[in-house]
Amino acid sequence: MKSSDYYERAKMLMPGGVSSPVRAIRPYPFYTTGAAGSRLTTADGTDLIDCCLGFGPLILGHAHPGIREAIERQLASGWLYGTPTPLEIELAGLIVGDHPGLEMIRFVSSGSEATMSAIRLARGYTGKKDIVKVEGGFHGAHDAVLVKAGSGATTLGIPNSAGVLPELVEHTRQVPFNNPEALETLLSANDDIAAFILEPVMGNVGLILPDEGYLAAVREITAAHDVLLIFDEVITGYRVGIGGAQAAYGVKPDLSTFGKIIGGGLPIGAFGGRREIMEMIAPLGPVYQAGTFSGNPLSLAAGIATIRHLHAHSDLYRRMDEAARAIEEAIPRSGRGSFVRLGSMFKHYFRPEVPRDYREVQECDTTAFGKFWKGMLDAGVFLPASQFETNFLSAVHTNQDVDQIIAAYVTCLSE
Ligand SMILES: Cc1ncc(COP(=O)(O)O)c(C=O)c1O
Ligand SMILES: N[C@H](C=O)CCC(=O)O
Repeated sequence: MKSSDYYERAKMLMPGGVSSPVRAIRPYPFYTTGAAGSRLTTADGTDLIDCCLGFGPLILGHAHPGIREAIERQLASGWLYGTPTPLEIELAGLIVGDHPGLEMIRFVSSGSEATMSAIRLARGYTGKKDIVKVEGGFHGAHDAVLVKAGSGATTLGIPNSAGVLPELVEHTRQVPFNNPEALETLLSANDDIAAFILEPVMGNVGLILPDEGYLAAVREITAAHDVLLIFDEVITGYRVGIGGAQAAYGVKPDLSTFGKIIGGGLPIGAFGGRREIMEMIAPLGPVYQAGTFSGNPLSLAAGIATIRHLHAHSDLYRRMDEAARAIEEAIPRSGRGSFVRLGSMFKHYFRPEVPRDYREVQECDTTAFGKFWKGMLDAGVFLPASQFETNFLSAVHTNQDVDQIIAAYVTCLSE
């Protein structure tokens, strides 16, 4: 069967024929039948260089032999126990050891669950009601954060989801990214704010980097107002380097959330922070949080293998950086577009200048992006299908892949 045939069947069974809206490519998505290294194979017999990488987790590419071996080894010993495991101690030790802002961590099953739990914990710890998020920030698909949310919510024009009670999101305040003054004004006017949650590097409106000093400024402002600072490192954790954005920018949040890379491509999430805050969680404290699949042994085994591999081969970050820089340097500068990059994350915007916040990113020409995206796909390069998602390289993209990506960019941007 071809992708179009699969889609005909899928759309009768699943809304939009997909399991997550960002996959609903028009007129129909391609269906993937296999993957290895930097490449996906589709039901239509095409071979694509993958710059989506499962929306970020696959920093070591598809079906990495070391990760596969770790999963297979764990499979042979069972895959769900409903008890604590030595594996979770090992992964907790690695992640806590790598991140300046962590003393304790709790594993969950997705990034959404991690941010939902971190927000509940912040409210439970501070006894305050409101939270502040950044316009265009995406923290998963739970009620409190589906307000001016990035990612698929912005792509589909539903940043404020139907079905979310207004009385619930009235406790979610918004500020623009890269605007410490707006945060200061908001916190000065409201003493019922539990936490400020942000992606330290925005990865769900394309890619928006923090201005120099912005993250240090939000650290100072939140501390001065007794508001917890939550870094959502679901994308940036182990992507911008070991230690995530908090190590890269030298700013220590009170709580951090993780997902994606820490599970090596299997479902996972985690949240962690200062001991005194984390000890508020059940069974030690009154903030309830639980999950049948939390600390799933397969995800833990894949996560440990991934993080150990990254530790053992720290030159991978330099090599990914060089590969992405080669793309950046080769992109034609047309005046119609702009390009931004951080390590192995990169994005071309159809806007003359790189956006600094959600308002600016919405000025991008999404029609031009759509044509460009299709051209890239036809040239054998799969980018996430939205102006509002970021692109990734993995450690296994080859020089030949990079040359093909560059050639595709040059052709598609000159058309
Ligand atoms: C920054 C950020 N936070 C949270 C999430 C939610 O993670 P998950 O999709 O694993 O629920 C995502 C991605 O979806 C994300 O990019
Ligand atoms: N942008 C999202 C996460 O980073 C994409 C994942 C999804 O919503 O399926």
